[in-house]
Amino acid sequence: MADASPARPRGRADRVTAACDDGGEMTNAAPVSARRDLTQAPLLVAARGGAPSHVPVWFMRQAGRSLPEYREVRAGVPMLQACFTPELACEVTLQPVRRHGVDAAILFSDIVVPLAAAGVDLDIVPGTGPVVADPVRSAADVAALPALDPAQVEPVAQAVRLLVGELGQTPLIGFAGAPFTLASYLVEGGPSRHHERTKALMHSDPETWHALLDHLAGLTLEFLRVQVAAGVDALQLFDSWAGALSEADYRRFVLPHSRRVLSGLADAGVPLIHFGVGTGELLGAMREAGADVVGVDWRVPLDEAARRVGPGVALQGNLDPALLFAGWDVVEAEVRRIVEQGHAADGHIFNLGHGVMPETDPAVLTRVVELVHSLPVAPERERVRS
Ligand SMILES: Cc1c2[nH]c(c1CCC(=O)O)Cc1[nH]c(c(CCC(=O)O)c1C)Cc1[nH]c(c(CCC(=O)O)c1C)Cc1[nH]c(c(C)c1CCC(=O)O)C2
Repeated sequence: MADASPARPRGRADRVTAACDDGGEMTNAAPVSARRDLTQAPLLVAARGGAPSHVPVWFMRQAGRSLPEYREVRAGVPMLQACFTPELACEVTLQPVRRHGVDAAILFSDIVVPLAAAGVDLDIVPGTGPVVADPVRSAADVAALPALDPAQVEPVAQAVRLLVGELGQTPLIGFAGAPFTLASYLVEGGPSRHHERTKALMHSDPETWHALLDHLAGLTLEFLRVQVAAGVDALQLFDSWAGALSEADYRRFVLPHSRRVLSGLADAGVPLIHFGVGTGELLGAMREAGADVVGVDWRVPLDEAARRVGPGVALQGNLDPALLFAGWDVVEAEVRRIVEQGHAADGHIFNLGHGVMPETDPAVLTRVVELVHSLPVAPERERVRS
Protein backbone atom coordinates (compact mmCIF):
# COMPACT_ATOMS: atom_id res chain seq x y z
CA MET A 1 0.00 0.00 0.00
CA ALA A 2 2.97 2.23 -0.70
CA ASP A 3 0.97 4.81 -2.63
CA ALA A 4 -1.23 5.75 0.33
CA SER A 5 1.66 7.39 2.15
CA PRO A 6 1.26 11.06 2.99
CA ALA A 7 4.37 11.86 0.93
CA ARG A 8 3.88 14.80 -1.42
CA PRO A 9 4.19 14.11 -5.12
CA ARG A 10 7.11 15.78 -6.85
CA GLY A 11 6.22 18.92 -8.73
CA ARG A 12 3.59 19.86 -6.17
CA ALA A 13 4.26 23.58 -6.55
CA ASP A 14 3.49 23.37 -10.28
CA ARG A 15 0.22 21.57 -9.75
CA VAL A 16 -1.34 23.45 -6.90
CA THR A 17 -2.51 27.05 -6.96
CA ALA A 18 -1.38 29.43 -4.22
CA ALA A 19 -4.74 28.84 -2.51
CA CYS A 20 -3.81 25.36 -1.36
CA ASP A 21 -0.06 25.69 -1.01
CA ASP A 22 0.55 25.78 2.71
CA GLY A 23 4.22 26.64 2.23
CA GLY A 24 5.21 23.26 3.56
CA GLU A 25 3.64 23.89 6.97
CA MET A 26 1.57 20.96 8.17
CA THR A 27 0.35 22.67 11.31
CA ASN A 28 -2.20 25.13 9.93
CA ALA A 29 -4.71 24.23 12.64
CA ALA A 30 -7.64 26.63 12.38
CA PRO A 31 -9.54 26.19 15.66
CA VAL A 32 -13.10 25.05 15.11
CA SER A 33 -14.22 28.04 17.18
CA ALA A 34 -13.10 30.08 14.15
CA ARG A 35 -15.67 28.24 11.99
CA ARG A 36 -17.17 30.52 9.36
CA ASP A 37 -20.64 31.92 9.91
CA LEU A 38 -22.54 30.09 7.20
CA THR A 39 -26.00 30.31 8.76
CA GLN A 40 -27.39 31.84 5.54
CA ALA A 41 -25.60 29.49 3.14
CA PRO A 42 -28.41 28.10 0.92
CA LEU A 43 -27.18 24.50 1.25
CA LEU A 44 -27.29 24.59 5.05
CA VAL A 45 -30.61 26.47 5.16
CA ALA A 46 -32.24 23.95 2.79
CA ALA A 47 -30.75 21.00 4.69
CA ARG A 48 -32.51 22.23 7.82
CA GLY A 49 -35.83 22.78 6.08
CA GLY A 50 -35.63 26.58 6.02
CA ALA A 51 -36.22 28.99 3.13
CA PRO A 52 -32.93 29.52 1.21
CA SER A 53 -32.28 32.59 -0.98
CA HIS A 54 -32.01 30.23 -3.98
CA VAL A 55 -32.21 26.49 -4.58
CA PRO A 56 -28.73 25.17 -3.67
CA VAL A 57 -26.98 22.88 -6.13
CA TRP A 58 -23.86 20.71 -6.15
CA PHE A 59 -22.96 17.50 -7.97
CA MET A 60 -21.77 14.19 -6.63
CA ARG A 61 -18.34 13.52 -8.20
CA GLN A 62 -18.15 17.17 -9.25
CA ALA A 63 -14.37 16.94 -8.76
CA GLY A 64 -13.16 14.39 -11.23
CA ARG A 65 -12.31 13.36 -14.73
CA SER A 66 -14.96 15.52 -16.42
CA LEU A 67 -12.70 18.52 -15.65
CA PRO A 68 -9.56 19.08 -17.77
CA GLU A 69 -7.95 20.91 -14.85
CA TYR A 70 -8.50 17.76 -12.72
CA ARG A 71 -6.91 15.49 -15.31
CA GLU A 72 -3.96 17.86 -15.45
CA VAL A 73 -3.17 17.94 -11.72
CA ARG A 74 -3.88 14.22 -11.23
CA ALA A 75 -1.65 13.10 -14.13
CA GLY A 76 0.78 10.49 -12.82
CA VAL A 77 -0.48 10.65 -9.22
CA PRO A 78 -2.30 7.49 -8.05
CA MET A 79 -5.77 8.12 -6.61
CA LEU A 80 -4.94 7.13 -3.01
CA GLN A 81 -1.76 9.19 -3.03
CA ALA A 82 -3.81 12.19 -4.18
CA CYS A 83 -6.24 11.63 -1.30
CA PHE A 84 -3.37 11.66 1.22
CA THR A 85 -1.73 14.80 -0.20
CA PRO A 86 -3.48 17.76 1.48
CA GLU A 87 -2.53 20.47 -1.04
CA LEU A 88 -3.61 18.34 -4.00
CA ALA A 89 -6.87 17.26 -2.34
CA CYS A 90 -7.55 20.92 -1.53
CA GLU A 91 -6.85 22.07 -5.09
CA VAL A 92 -9.05 19.40 -6.67
CA THR A 93 -11.87 20.14 -4.23
CA LEU A 94 -11.81 23.84 -5.20
CA GLN A 95 -11.81 23.27 -8.97
CA PRO A 96 -15.57 22.66 -9.46
CA VAL A 97 -16.42 25.52 -7.08
CA ARG A 98 -14.37 27.94 -9.18
CA ARG A 99 -15.66 26.61 -12.49
CA HIS A 100 -19.35 25.98 -11.83
CA GLY A 101 -20.23 28.26 -8.90
CA VAL A 102 -21.82 25.35 -7.03
CA ASP A 103 -23.25 25.91 -3.54
CA ALA A 104 -20.95 23.38 -1.84
CA ALA A 105 -17.53 21.85 -2.13
CA ILE A 106 -17.20 18.14 -1.40
CA LEU A 107 -13.91 17.01 0.04
CA PHE A 108 -11.81 15.17 -2.52
CA SER A 109 -11.31 11.75 -0.97
CA ASP A 110 -12.77 8.28 -1.38
CA ILE A 111 -14.90 5.94 0.72
CA VAL A 112 -11.99 3.50 1.10
CA VAL A 113 -9.57 6.15 2.46
CA PRO A 114 -10.17 5.34 6.17
CA LEU A 115 -9.73 1.60 5.46
CA ALA A 116 -6.46 2.25 3.61
CA ALA A 117 -5.31 4.60 6.38
CA ALA A 118 -6.04 1.98 9.03
CA GLY A 119 -3.85 -0.50 7.14
CA VAL A 120 -6.24 -2.60 5.02
CA ASP A 121 -4.33 -3.66 1.91
CA LEU A 122 -6.28 -2.14 -0.98
CA ASP A 123 -5.88 0.03 -4.05
CA ILE A 124 -8.14 2.14 -6.25
CA VAL A 125 -7.71 0.82 -9.77
CA PRO A 126 -8.48 3.32 -12.57
CA GLY A 127 -11.62 2.36 -14.46
CA THR A 128 -12.50 -0.33 -11.88
CA GLY A 129 -12.65 1.14 -8.39
CA PRO A 130 -11.45 -0.16 -5.01
CA VAL A 131 -9.77 -3.60 -5.03
CA VAL A 132 -9.04 -5.36 -1.70
CA ALA A 133 -6.05 -7.73 -1.55
CA ASP A 134 -7.46 -10.08 1.13
CA PRO A 135 -11.27 -10.13 1.13
CA VAL A 136 -13.02 -10.40 4.51
CA ARG A 137 -15.18 -13.53 4.69
CA SER A 138 -14.82 -15.17 8.12
CA ALA A 139 -15.09 -14.31 11.81
CA ALA A 140 -11.28 -14.44 12.00
CA ASP A 141 -10.99 -11.99 9.08
CA VAL A 142 -13.35 -9.59 10.87
CA ALA A 143 -11.48 -9.90 14.17
CA ALA A 144 -8.22 -9.06 12.35
CA LEU A 145 -9.55 -5.80 10.87
CA PRO A 146 -7.62 -2.79 12.19
CA ALA A 147 -9.28 0.14 13.97
CA LEU A 148 -8.66 3.71 12.80
CA ASP A 149 -6.33 5.95 14.77
CA PRO A 150 -7.21 9.61 13.96
CA ALA A 151 -3.50 10.31 13.39
CA GLN A 152 -3.66 8.01 10.36
CA VAL A 153 -6.04 10.41 8.60
CA GLU A 154 -4.23 13.59 9.60
CA PRO A 155 -3.58 14.46 5.91
CA VAL A 156 -7.37 14.45 5.38
CA ALA A 157 -7.84 16.76 8.38
CA GLN A 158 -5.13 19.01 6.98
CA ALA A 159 -6.90 19.18 3.59
CA VAL A 160 -10.10 20.21 5.40
CA ARG A 161 -8.27 22.97 7.30
CA LEU A 162 -6.72 24.31 4.09
CA LEU A 163 -10.15 24.31 2.43
CA VAL A 164 -11.96 26.02 5.28
CA GLY A 165 -9.43 28.85 4.91
CA GLU A 166 -10.10 29.18 1.17
CA LEU A 167 -13.81 28.59 0.66
CA GLY A 168 -15.23 31.91 1.84
CA GLN A 169 -19.01 31.50 2.13
CA THR A 170 -19.16 28.11 0.39
CA PRO A 171 -19.82 25.17 2.72
CA LEU A 172 -17.56 22.12 2.69
CA ILE A 173 -19.19 18.68 2.72
CA GLY A 174 -17.19 15.87 4.32
CA PHE A 175 -18.17 12.27 3.71
CA ALA A 176 -17.67 8.59 4.37
CA GLY A 177 -18.95 5.30 3.05
CA ALA A 178 -21.73 3.69 5.08
CA PRO A 179 -21.01 0.34 6.76
CA PHE A 180 -22.90 -1.76 4.17
CA THR A 181 -21.20 -0.22 1.11
CA LEU A 182 -17.76 -0.53 2.74
CA ALA A 183 -18.56 -4.13 3.71
CA SER A 184 -19.52 -4.92 0.12
CA TYR A 185 -16.05 -3.88 -1.12
CA LEU A 186 -14.33 -5.78 1.70
CA VAL A 187 -16.32 -8.99 1.29
CA GLU A 188 -16.45 -9.07 -2.52
CA GLY A 189 -12.83 -7.90 -2.82
CA GLY A 190 -13.84 -5.21 -5.30
CA PRO A 191 -16.81 -3.76 -7.19
CA SER A 192 -19.67 -6.22 -7.57
CA ARG A 193 -22.79 -6.29 -9.67
CA HIS A 194 -24.84 -8.71 -7.56
CA HIS A 195 -23.16 -8.53 -4.11
CA GLU A 196 -23.62 -12.30 -3.84
CA ARG A 197 -20.82 -13.00 -1.34
CA THR A 198 -21.97 -10.09 0.81
CA LYS A 199 -25.56 -11.32 0.88
CA ALA A 200 -24.39 -14.90 1.50
CA LEU A 201 -22.39 -13.77 4.53
CA MET A 202 -25.22 -11.70 6.04
CA HIS A 203 -27.71 -14.54 5.75
CA SER A 204 -25.50 -17.57 6.52
CA ASP A 205 -23.49 -16.05 9.37
CA PRO A 206 -25.40 -13.09 10.82
CA GLU A 207 -23.13 -12.94 13.86
CA THR A 208 -20.01 -12.38 11.76
CA TRP A 209 -21.95 -9.95 9.54
CA HIS A 210 -23.03 -7.81 12.48
CA ALA A 211 -19.50 -7.90 13.93
CA LEU A 212 -18.19 -6.64 10.57
CA LEU A 213 -20.75 -3.84 10.31
CA ASP A 214 -20.22 -2.90 13.93
CA HIS A 215 -16.50 -2.54 13.29
CA LEU A 216 -17.09 -0.49 10.14
CA ALA A 217 -19.62 1.76 11.90
CA GLY A 218 -16.99 2.56 14.56
CA LEU A 219 -14.35 3.30 11.94
CA THR A 220 -16.72 5.49 9.91
CA LEU A 221 -17.80 7.42 12.98
CA GLU A 222 -14.17 8.04 13.92
CA PHE A 223 -13.33 9.24 10.39
CA LEU A 224 -16.33 11.61 10.25
CA ARG A 225 -15.52 13.03 13.69
CA VAL A 226 -12.02 13.88 12.46
CA GLN A 227 -13.57 15.78 9.54
CA VAL A 228 -15.98 17.67 11.82
CA ALA A 229 -13.16 18.61 14.21
CA ALA A 230 -11.15 19.93 11.24
CA GLY A 231 -14.07 22.13 10.14
CA VAL A 232 -16.42 20.53 7.58
CA ASP A 233 -19.88 22.15 7.44
CA ALA A 234 -22.02 19.14 6.48
CA LEU A 235 -21.55 15.38 6.14
CA GLN A 236 -22.76 12.88 3.57
CA LEU A 237 -22.94 9.17 4.32
CA PHE A 238 -22.74 7.24 1.03
CA ASP A 239 -24.57 3.92 1.14
CA SER A 240 -24.22 3.70 -2.62
CA TRP A 241 -25.09 0.04 -3.03
CA ALA A 242 -27.84 -0.31 -0.37
CA GLY A 243 -30.40 -0.36 -3.18
CA ALA A 244 -29.32 -3.95 -3.88
CA LEU A 245 -31.17 -5.02 -0.71
CA SER A 246 -34.81 -5.75 0.06
CA GLU A 247 -36.34 -3.49 2.67
CA ALA A 248 -36.52 -6.43 5.10
CA ASP A 249 -32.79 -7.18 4.72
CA TYR A 250 -31.92 -3.48 4.89
CA ARG A 251 -33.83 -3.13 8.15
CA ARG A 252 -32.34 -6.26 9.70
CA PHE A 253 -28.74 -6.17 8.49
CA VAL A 254 -27.90 -2.53 7.72
CA LEU A 255 -30.17 0.09 9.29
CA PRO A 256 -29.02 -0.37 12.93
CA HIS A 257 -25.40 0.21 11.93
CA SER A 258 -26.09 3.27 9.74
CA ARG A 259 -28.26 4.64 12.54
CA ARG A 260 -25.38 4.21 14.97
CA VAL A 261 -23.12 6.31 12.71
CA LEU A 262 -25.69 9.06 12.18
CA SER A 263 -26.87 9.21 15.79
CA GLY A 264 -23.23 9.38 16.88
CA LEU A 265 -23.00 12.63 14.90
CA ALA A 266 -26.28 14.15 16.02
CA ASP A 267 -24.42 16.53 18.33
CA ALA A 268 -21.78 17.48 15.72
CA GLY A 269 -23.69 20.63 14.76
CA VAL A 270 -23.61 19.91 11.02
CA PRO A 271 -26.42 18.64 8.77
CA LEU A 272 -26.26 14.96 7.81
CA ILE A 273 -27.06 13.71 4.28
CA HIS A 274 -27.72 10.02 3.57
CA PHE A 275 -27.62 8.71 -0.01
CA GLY A 276 -27.85 5.48 -1.97
CA VAL A 277 -28.58 4.43 -5.56
CA GLY A 278 -31.75 2.49 -6.43
CA THR A 279 -33.14 3.07 -2.94
CA GLY A 280 -36.69 4.03 -3.95
CA GLU A 281 -38.12 1.18 -1.88
CA LEU A 282 -35.85 2.03 1.07
CA LEU A 283 -36.46 5.78 1.37
CA GLY A 284 -38.69 5.47 4.43
CA ALA A 285 -36.25 3.12 6.17
CA MET A 286 -33.26 5.31 5.27
CA ARG A 287 -35.02 8.28 6.77
CA GLU A 288 -35.28 6.30 10.02
CA ALA A 289 -31.47 6.03 10.07
CA GLY A 290 -31.54 9.64 11.25
CA ALA A 291 -30.18 12.01 8.59
CA ASP A 292 -31.48 15.55 7.96
CA VAL A 293 -31.40 15.07 4.18
CA VAL A 294 -32.12 11.92 2.15
CA GLY A 295 -30.53 11.62 -1.30
CA VAL A 296 -32.71 10.26 -4.12
CA ASP A 297 -31.60 8.82 -7.46
CA TRP A 298 -33.50 9.53 -10.70
CA ARG A 299 -35.90 6.59 -10.46
CA VAL A 300 -38.39 8.21 -8.08
CA PRO A 301 -39.71 11.77 -8.65
CA LEU A 302 -39.09 14.09 -5.72
CA ASP A 303 -42.77 14.67 -4.91
CA GLU A 304 -43.22 10.91 -4.54
CA ALA A 305 -39.93 10.66 -2.60
CA ALA A 306 -41.22 13.39 -0.25
CA ARG A 307 -44.30 11.28 0.40
CA ARG A 308 -42.15 8.21 1.10
CA VAL A 309 -39.80 9.92 3.58
CA GLY A 310 -42.57 11.93 5.25
CA PRO A 311 -42.31 15.45 6.68
CA GLY A 312 -39.37 16.92 8.56
CA VAL A 313 -36.58 15.80 6.25
CA ALA A 314 -35.07 17.50 3.18
CA LEU A 315 -34.34 15.77 -0.14
CA GLN A 316 -31.29 15.89 -2.38
CA GLY A 317 -31.34 15.04 -6.09
CA ASN A 318 -32.23 13.88 -8.63
CA LEU A 319 -31.25 14.56 -12.27
CA ASP A 320 -30.26 11.42 -14.17
CA PRO A 321 -26.54 11.93 -14.91
CA ALA A 322 -26.99 10.15 -18.26
CA LEU A 323 -29.41 12.87 -19.42
CA LEU A 324 -26.57 15.42 -19.35
CA PHE A 325 -25.71 13.87 -22.74
CA ALA A 326 -29.20 14.40 -24.22
CA GLY A 327 -28.89 18.03 -25.33
CA TRP A 328 -29.79 21.25 -23.54
CA ASP A 329 -33.54 21.22 -24.27
CA VAL A 330 -33.90 17.89 -22.49
CA VAL A 331 -31.67 18.97 -19.59
CA GLU A 332 -33.54 22.26 -19.16
CA ALA A 333 -36.95 20.58 -19.05
CA GLU A 334 -35.67 18.01 -16.53
CA VAL A 335 -34.10 20.66 -14.26
CA ARG A 336 -37.34 22.67 -14.26
CA ARG A 337 -39.42 19.57 -13.47
CA ILE A 338 -37.11 18.52 -10.63
CA VAL A 339 -37.02 21.96 -8.99
CA GLU A 340 -40.83 22.14 -9.22
CA GLN A 341 -41.30 18.65 -7.74
CA GLY A 342 -38.71 19.46 -5.06
CA HIS A 343 -41.15 22.05 -3.69
CA ALA A 344 -43.05 19.10 -2.19
CA ALA A 345 -40.15 18.37 0.20
CA ASP A 346 -39.23 20.08 3.47
CA GLY A 347 -36.12 21.48 1.80
CA HIS A 348 -34.49 20.59 -1.53
CA ILE A 349 -30.82 20.48 -2.52
CA PHE A 350 -30.47 20.04 -6.27
CA ASN A 351 -28.00 17.33 -7.33
CA LEU A 352 -27.67 14.47 -9.77
CA GLY A 353 -29.16 11.07 -8.97
CA HIS A 354 -25.60 9.68 -8.90
CA GLY A 355 -22.09 10.87 -9.78
CA VAL A 356 -20.95 12.94 -12.77
CA MET A 357 -19.71 10.61 -15.50
CA PRO A 358 -16.17 11.25 -16.74
CA GLU A 359 -17.29 12.04 -20.35
CA THR A 360 -19.77 14.73 -19.23
CA ASP A 361 -19.32 18.16 -20.85
CA PRO A 362 -18.54 20.46 -17.89
CA ALA A 363 -20.15 23.41 -19.71
CA VAL A 364 -23.52 21.65 -19.34
CA LEU A 365 -22.99 21.39 -15.57
CA THR A 366 -22.20 25.11 -15.34
CA ARG A 367 -25.41 25.85 -17.26
CA VAL A 368 -27.41 23.62 -14.90
CA VAL A 369 -26.10 25.62 -11.93
CA GLU A 370 -27.12 28.90 -13.59
CA LEU A 371 -30.58 27.56 -14.40
CA VAL A 372 -31.21 26.14 -10.91
CA HIS A 373 -30.17 29.47 -9.38
CA SER A 374 -32.64 31.34 -11.62
CA LEU A 375 -35.67 29.22 -10.63
CA PRO A 376 -38.04 30.07 -7.78
CA VAL A 377 -37.59 28.49 -4.34
CA ALA A 378 -40.53 26.70 -2.72
CA PRO A 379 -43.28 29.03 -1.55
CA GLU A 380 -43.14 29.63 2.19
CA ARG A 381 -45.23 27.07 4.03
CA GLU A 382 -45.65 25.49 7.40
CA ARG A 383 -42.38 23.85 8.37
CA VAL A 384 -42.48 20.98 10.81
CA ARG A 385 -38.85 21.17 11.96
CA SER A 386 -38.11 22.38 15.42
C1 LIG B 1 -18.85 3.81 -4.34
C2 LIG B 1 -17.89 4.95 -4.08
C3 LIG B 1 -16.50 4.93 -4.27
N1 LIG B 1 -16.00 6.18 -3.93
C4 LIG B 1 -17.05 6.99 -3.53
C5 LIG B 1 -18.23 6.22 -3.58
C6 LIG B 1 -19.59 6.72 -3.15
C7 LIG B 1 -20.14 7.61 -4.19
C8 LIG B 1 -20.77 6.88 -5.36
O1 LIG B 1 -21.74 6.14 -5.12
O2 LIG B 1 -20.28 7.08 -6.47
C9 LIG B 1 -16.99 8.36 -3.01
C10 LIG B 1 -16.19 9.36 -3.73
N2 LIG B 1 -15.07 9.13 -4.50
C11 LIG B 1 -14.60 10.33 -4.95
C12 LIG B 1 -15.39 11.37 -4.40
C13 LIG B 1 -14.97 12.80 -4.59
C14 LIG B 1 -15.74 13.91 -4.29
C15 LIG B 1 -16.74 14.31 -5.37
O3 LIG B 1 -17.90 13.84 -5.32
O4 LIG B 1 -16.39 15.17 -6.21
C16 LIG B 1 -16.40 10.77 -3.66
C17 LIG B 1 -17.53 11.42 -2.89
C18 LIG B 1 -13.43 10.55 -5.81
C19 LIG B 1 -13.09 9.49 -6.78
N3 LIG B 1 -13.01 8.14 -6.54
C20 LIG B 1 -12.59 7.51 -7.66
C21 LIG B 1 -12.37 8.48 -8.68
C22 LIG B 1 -11.87 8.18 -10.07
C23 LIG B 1 -10.39 7.90 -10.02
C24 LIG B 1 -9.56 8.89 -10.79
O5 LIG B 1 -9.97 10.03 -11.08
O6 LIG B 1 -8.41 8.51 -11.07
C25 LIG B 1 -12.67 9.73 -8.13
C26 LIG B 1 -12.55 11.08 -8.77
C27 LIG B 1 -12.34 6.05 -7.77
C28 LIG B 1 -13.49 5.23 -7.36
N4 LIG B 1 -13.82 4.97 -6.05
C29 LIG B 1 -14.97 4.20 -6.03
C30 LIG B 1 -15.37 3.98 -7.37
C31 LIG B 1 -16.58 3.18 -7.79
C32 LIG B 1 -14.44 4.63 -8.21
C33 LIG B 1 -14.48 4.78 -9.71
C34 LIG B 1 -13.48 3.92 -10.42
C35 LIG B 1 -13.21 4.49 -11.81
O7 LIG B 1 -14.16 4.68 -12.58
O8 LIG B 1 -12.02 4.75 -12.08
C36 LIG B 1 -15.66 3.81 -4.76
